[in-house]
Amino acid sequence: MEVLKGSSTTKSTTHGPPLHTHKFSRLKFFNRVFATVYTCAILALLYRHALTLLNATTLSSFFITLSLLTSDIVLAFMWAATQSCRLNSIHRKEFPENLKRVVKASDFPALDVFICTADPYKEPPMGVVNSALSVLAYDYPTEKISVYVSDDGGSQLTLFAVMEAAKFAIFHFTMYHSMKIKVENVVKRGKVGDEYIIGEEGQKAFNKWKDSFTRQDHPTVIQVLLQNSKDKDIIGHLMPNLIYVCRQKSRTSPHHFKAGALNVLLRVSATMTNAPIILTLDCDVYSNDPSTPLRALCYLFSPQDQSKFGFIQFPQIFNGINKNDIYACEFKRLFQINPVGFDGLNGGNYVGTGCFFSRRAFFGGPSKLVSPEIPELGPYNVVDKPIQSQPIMELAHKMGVRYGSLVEDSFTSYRLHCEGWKSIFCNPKRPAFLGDAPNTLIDMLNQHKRWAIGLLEVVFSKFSPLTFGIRSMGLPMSLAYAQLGCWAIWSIPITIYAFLPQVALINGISIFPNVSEPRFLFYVFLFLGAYGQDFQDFILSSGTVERWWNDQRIWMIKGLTCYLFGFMEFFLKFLGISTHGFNVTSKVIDDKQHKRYEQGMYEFGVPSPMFVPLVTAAIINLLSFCWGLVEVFRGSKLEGLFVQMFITGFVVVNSWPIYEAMVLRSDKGKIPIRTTLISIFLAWGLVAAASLTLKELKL
Ligand SMILES: O=c1ccn([C@@H]2O[C@H](COP(=O)(O)OP(=O)(O)O[C@H]3O[C@H](CO)[C@@H](O)[C@H](O)[C@H]3O)[C@@H](O)[C@H]2O)c(=O)[nH]1
Ligand SMILES: [Mn+2]
Repeated sequence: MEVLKGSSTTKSTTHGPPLHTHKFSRLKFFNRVFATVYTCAILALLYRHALTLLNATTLSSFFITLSLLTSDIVLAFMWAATQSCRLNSIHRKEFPENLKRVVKASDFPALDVFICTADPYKEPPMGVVNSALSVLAYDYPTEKISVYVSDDGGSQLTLFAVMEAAKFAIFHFTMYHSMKIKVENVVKRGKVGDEYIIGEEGQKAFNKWKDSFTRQDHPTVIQVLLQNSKDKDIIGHLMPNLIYVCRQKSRTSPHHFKAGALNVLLRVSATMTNAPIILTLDCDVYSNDPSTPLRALCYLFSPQDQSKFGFIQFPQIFNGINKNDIYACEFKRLFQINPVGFDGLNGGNYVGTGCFFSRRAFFGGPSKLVSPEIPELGPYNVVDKPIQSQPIMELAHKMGVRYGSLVEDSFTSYRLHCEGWKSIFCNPKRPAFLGDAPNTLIDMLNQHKRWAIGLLEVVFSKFSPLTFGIRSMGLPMSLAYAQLGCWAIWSIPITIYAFLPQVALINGISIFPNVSEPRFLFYVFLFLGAYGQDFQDFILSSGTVERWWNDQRIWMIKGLTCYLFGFMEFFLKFLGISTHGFNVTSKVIDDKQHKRYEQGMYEFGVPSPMFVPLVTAAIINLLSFCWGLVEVFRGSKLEGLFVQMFITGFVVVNSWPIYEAMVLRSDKGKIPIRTTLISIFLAWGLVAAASLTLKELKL
């Protein structure tokens, strides 16, 4: 193996040209120096808080300092954990064009593609068709590709759509339009009419949807729609395999949502094709570059690397986001910035879709193969005669995609890294996949609430990154997972900073240092340092200033909504008081809503309790900012209240879309009047309560 020294390293195979290179970020050194200085500032601040706490003379001042200390400890922890993603950022490049010079195409490994869908109404079957067709068109030996569609919605509409996709694949583009109309008509009717069912095989499959067949209770349906040993397209080329799988479900046994679906596909595919490489895709994602499998093979198939890498993750990149990405759905930090940091440690993290796995990774660590109960399900079994027996489908095993968290992707990724697998974050210029992001505020908040809960489930499990993780992978990598896992705790400082300085300001109580004190500079440095570095990361990852601004706004909004509610719901479940499931994000959007989204307007049309703290905070901030301005005009000296005025002003500027939706708009996306009234009442209650308790501290 040839390793070129210097800032960039090129790996070549023993005899052939290089398949990939990498370069460490030039900011690595700067980031480390900055982290050291910033850490000193944080420690000094926390020390001051601790001193003030010890010297507190009244209960109110004790409570205020304790709140600030708690907030700043959480912020400091999250900041420190994020640093692990800045320690060793790495950028990679692949040379797929060299692959064919190293291995013959006929020697490429087989590829099993898993596509998950769960609801034909929230996830239109044409989306599933488009995902499947996009991978059937991969620039890869067709007879080596097998596409498995998992239908957790147990819907004949999805089976029909995938059947039509199979026909289309044979006859090609002349049929696309007529197929689309047919599928959409059938979905509208909610049933596959007899006139659409062709042949005995088709009839047999659809006959399974009897009256007793419900979404939560039904037998397994497996339908091979294209078979590479039999089917050819009209020009005579071999076709890939296309298989529809709807796993058995019953109300009495848990089905583990998407993780369960993927494990069933792991087993079914093991008995039918058992390809050594697996690509997992969601039905809201399609391939945007037919050469992507070759890129993944540059790592998975290079003779030097192949036993090391468990998976190759491509970033989630989205279609149809509005110009300034008002809901920050691009989620650059999660999908583009932090993975570069993970990759420089043990490897990019798995994010649920657009990821090529070595099948072996689902069967124990790199040096410890854990065999399944039935040898035919093992990663190296060569399938000569496909088997389809029920016991095999039902067999659960300890391997595969991990159960126990609503974010099966992060949890599995984390466990694989703990087992010793390395991985790659592969981010080519032309996006390998494009997907759908939520287009309304409430969809985004519900999605992030599910993530926040699922991530807490990992942090509070016996596999917590802060205990088990540190022992298995060392500190930097486990901190990287800890910051991901602990998103929800951001709700603590964000909620405190959204209300405490404001009610104190209204009461004329100063809780931060005076502008003339040297301590004031600490605050300036800490704020500008954190925000500046975030801005830098965002812009360097091809972001725009407007998108960054919306991104930081959404971070604050999430702190008062989905993180706060996720945090509470998680603890209710922890105490056994409630349960939560995987709420599939809707991929359908109403025309008027879509128009408003395109115009960059926030959507509050569907009422939600999550909006209440958000609107309450917007009202209190406006009140206290106005109070501050009035005091300035009356000639009061506000030196001691400057920091509070700044925070309040900053929140007011960020809350503009909320004020607009509360009073200036009349469309259906405005804030429901009930939400506004409840929030006004709560804001009034909070201010009144604060005035009573803070009386003793008044200037
Ligand atoms: O019981 C279920 C629930 C969901 N899904 C599928 O899971 C995928 C993701 O669901 P979606 O509603 O699109 O959720 P997102 O929040 O957009 O998904 C992100 O977060 C999930 C974890 O919460 C990951 O699984 C996804 O890959 C990741 O893109 C979709 O293909 C669904 O069809 C199932 O197969 N079975
Ligand atoms: Mn999705």
